Amino acid sequence: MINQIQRVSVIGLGAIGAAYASRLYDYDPSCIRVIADEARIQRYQNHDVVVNGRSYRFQYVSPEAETQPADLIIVAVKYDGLPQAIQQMRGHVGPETLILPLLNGISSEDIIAEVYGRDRVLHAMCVAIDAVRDGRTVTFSNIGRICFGDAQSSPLPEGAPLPNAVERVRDLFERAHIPYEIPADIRRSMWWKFMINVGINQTSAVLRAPYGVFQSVPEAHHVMVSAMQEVIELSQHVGVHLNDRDLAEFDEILHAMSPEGKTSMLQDVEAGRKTEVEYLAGTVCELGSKYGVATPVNRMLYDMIRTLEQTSG
Ligand SMILES: NC(=O)C1=CN([C@@H]2O[C@H](COP(=O)(O)OP(=O)(O)OC[C@H]3O[C@@H](n4cnc5c(N)ncnc54)[C@H](OP(=O)(O)O)[C@@H]3O)[C@@H](O)[C@H]2O)C=CC1
Ligand SMILES: CC(C)(CO)C(=O)C(=O)O
Repeated sequence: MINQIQRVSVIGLGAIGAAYASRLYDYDPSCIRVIADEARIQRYQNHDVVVNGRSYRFQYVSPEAETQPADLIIVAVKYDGLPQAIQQMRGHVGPETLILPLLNGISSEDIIAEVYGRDRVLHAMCVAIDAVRDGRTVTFSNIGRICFGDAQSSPLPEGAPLPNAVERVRDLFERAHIPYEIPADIRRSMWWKFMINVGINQTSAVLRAPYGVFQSVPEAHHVMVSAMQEVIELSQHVGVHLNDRDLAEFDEILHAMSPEGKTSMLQDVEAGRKTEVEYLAGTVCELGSKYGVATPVNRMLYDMIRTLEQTSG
């Protein structure tokens, strides 16, 4: 018998956080709390969070409030909010608490593990969700799935039982009807998603291009693939070994996406928000220096997106 997850805290009620928080609330309103400072609570209470047309009144808990630890904390902030979120979730972390970060990139798990310890942090990412946020209104037509696993026991040998922490989260997602996938090799899956975000998020932000442009303009597709190839090369140095089949797998997904759909980074640039470029091109360039791999495409994307951050809005 597993120790069932009963209390979930979510920090970061944006496109991703609100989408999954709404599923948890629909399952059981009493199982979910949202961690937010007083200023955010005021804002959220003045303007209901609306997910796919339905208003949600979550239970908000300020970081200073005395509270019982959560069984699971879902972290759905962006990187610029992560250091503060890590401090503000402290009161929800008890001896048995698991932490599931949903941020893009391959860095958030390590950043959180440095503070709260590696054993409680699962690796996770969202795939195929098309959530868009406009203020406190979040809309999606596809909730996608959360891929997650325990990187410490990855790759999982065929037929091996799931690690207890993974099994507990799986059980929660089953009960709450949150689509999920538990890949045998979560580390490889994280790198695969990293490759995608490095390619399409960054080039879409620079070109201001929705998915349709990458489906129909060969030159745009070529720029995207050039950025991804630098990740493929780096992956050989960390034992992950991405290859051209991984590119082809993404192409199939790309062609099934709505031509008008936009990556989260394009949405950030259009809204004049800080992007996550340091954790995409920035990480690629850092790893390139470390392993002696040339990363000119990502260097260029880095400089262009940093320029956009300082000039658009
Ligand atoms: N959007 C998408 O389609 C996808 C996004 N992702 C990834 O998911 C992650 C989240 O992205 P997304 O949901 O789009 O981002 P959003 O900007 O929509 O949401 C982030 C939310 O975090 C909140 N926040 C920041 N700091 C704190 C804090 N200290 N306490 C409480 N709340 C805080 C912000 O609150 P406030 O609004 O009040 O400032 C904001 O609502 C990113 O890493 C992104 O790359 C992955 C796949 C798809
Ligand atoms: C894969 C993609 C492009 C869409 O879910 C994404 O992760 C993002 O927009 O950040």
